[in-house]
Amino acid sequence: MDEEKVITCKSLSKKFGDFYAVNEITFDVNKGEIFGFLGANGAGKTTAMRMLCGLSFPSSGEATVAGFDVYKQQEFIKKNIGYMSQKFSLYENLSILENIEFFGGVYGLDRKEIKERSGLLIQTLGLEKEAKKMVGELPLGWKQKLAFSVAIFHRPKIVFLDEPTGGVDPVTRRQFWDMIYEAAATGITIFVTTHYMDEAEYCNRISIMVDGKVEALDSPSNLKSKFSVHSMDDVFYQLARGASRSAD
Ligand SMILES: Nc1ncnc2c1ncn2[C@@H]1O[C@H](COP(=O)(O)OP(=O)(O)OP(=O)(O)O)[C@@H](O)[C@H]1O
Repeated sequence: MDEEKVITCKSLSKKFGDFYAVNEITFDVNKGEIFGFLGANGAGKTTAMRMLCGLSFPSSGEATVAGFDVYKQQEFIKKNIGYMSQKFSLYENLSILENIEFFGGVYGLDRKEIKERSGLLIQTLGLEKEAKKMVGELPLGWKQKLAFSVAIFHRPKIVFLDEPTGGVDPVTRRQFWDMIYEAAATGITIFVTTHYMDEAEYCNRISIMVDGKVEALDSPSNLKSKFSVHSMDDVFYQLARGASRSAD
């Protein structure tokens, strides 16, 4: 039986003037999969992700997210996904509980659902004593965990994570990845960009973008054997060293 595809993407492109930021990318993502979206700075990851999140229109090609069309059904896409960027959207001057309640409301949950789920979430995170603390007082790692929890609070089909673990130590990153695994086990699909190659190893499959194109797509172990190397670092280096784009 075919696996359920929650993202389909065929020859998807985005042009700015004559410049192809994303150049005919094609891939599918399966339900419950942890899909790593890698690429050097400027490769086109954010541009591609914005199209898939229903935040910008493609120039050409086709894509569906959670079964909805990226040209015609952007509003449905937004309702069925969660999104966490590096500058996550938590309010620093609201308490942990207030942030959870606020985002529950934004995502259209009713008061009863919000109350039940926020209590459960605070318990799961072990933040009972801190619930009334301002988010601004939390260490970065905790903010990231909270931002992720908020992004999946409405139980979306897919969550998009744009470099979610920047700036924290390896232990905290590992704990964050435990949360990712738990979410994936409940059937939420994870679409994650990262520059950390240890994190790439945690993904079920990885795509690597170079200069707007997807140059490799497979499981970490298959990629390592295809490139005859022992680490994802080496796979990434072999592909990205020829890139002509760099950070802006
Ligand atoms: N609005 C825009 N107008 C013109 N060019 C753009 C625009 N947005 C992005 N670009 C260009 O498209 C290319 C891809 O950018 P993008 O931000 O998608 O890369 P990225 O892979 O997310 O990089 P990073 O890892 O640095 O975030 C870059 O060369 C960038 O300068």
